[in-house]
Amino acid sequence: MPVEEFVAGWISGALGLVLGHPFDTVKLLGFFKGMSFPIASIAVVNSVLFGVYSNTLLLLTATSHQERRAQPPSYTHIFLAGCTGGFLQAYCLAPFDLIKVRLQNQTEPVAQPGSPPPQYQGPMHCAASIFREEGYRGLFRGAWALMLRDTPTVGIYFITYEGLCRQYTPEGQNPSSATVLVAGGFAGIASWVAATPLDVIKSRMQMDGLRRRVYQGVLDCMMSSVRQEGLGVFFRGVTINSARAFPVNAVTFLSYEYLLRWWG
Ligand SMILES: C[N+](C)(C)CCCC[C@H](N)C(=O)O
Repeated sequence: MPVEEFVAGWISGALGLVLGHPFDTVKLLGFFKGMSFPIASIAVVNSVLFGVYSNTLLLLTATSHQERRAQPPSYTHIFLAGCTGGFLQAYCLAPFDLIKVRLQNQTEPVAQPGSPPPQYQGPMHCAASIFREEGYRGLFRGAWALMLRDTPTVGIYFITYEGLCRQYTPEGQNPSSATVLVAGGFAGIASWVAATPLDVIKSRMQMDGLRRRVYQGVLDCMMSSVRQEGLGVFFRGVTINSARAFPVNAVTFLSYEYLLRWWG
């Protein structure tokens, strides 16, 4: 199994994240100190995303990353490989994402004298507390919503990227840096716009379980959110998600493409 794609995904994910970090922190108006935890987690997750995508495409089309410029795979194959990558990365992402959401939602970033300390002191402490209080399965709270969010939207991610690259690149050639940046940026936006409704639901389910359980499942969470807040609830955060998605994914795809060309 070719491993370059895993390594390229690893590095490019970390680079993209450095750019996205400020946006991520504003997103929930929370506080997420330190970048080592997000860098480590996105590196693992992005490596699974790109590694699985590329290797699924290899299985489906029998062409390696290098051969794909000369023999472009069909959009159906790209979509299926993307969905597979999205599905598996969601599983790896679930515990990291849960920890991120729980930490971002802590309201007391600075301890006031006399006030109780924040519930979670950092990522490791958060993981240990969830494990202790909510069990192993607690670490995967919201994972189902995350898989529903990422399976089709990672398909959309790669279709948009490939589609735009092909549109602006002469046949058989590698796309230029500018094309990769723009196609990567728009791939990020398209997939995040599509992912936002389930992203809202996912985060609510991840916060659930801290106090008494409110939601019965994904559908129940959707229904009660719509009932209380209207359909607009599904677009909450779509602007900030898109603003973050462009630079993050432009840099992710640029570094991914260049690392593979460099090694290839
Ligand atoms: C599928 N979904 C849109 C959720 C994410 C796809 C892009 C992944 C990238 N690491 C990022 O964080 O933007």
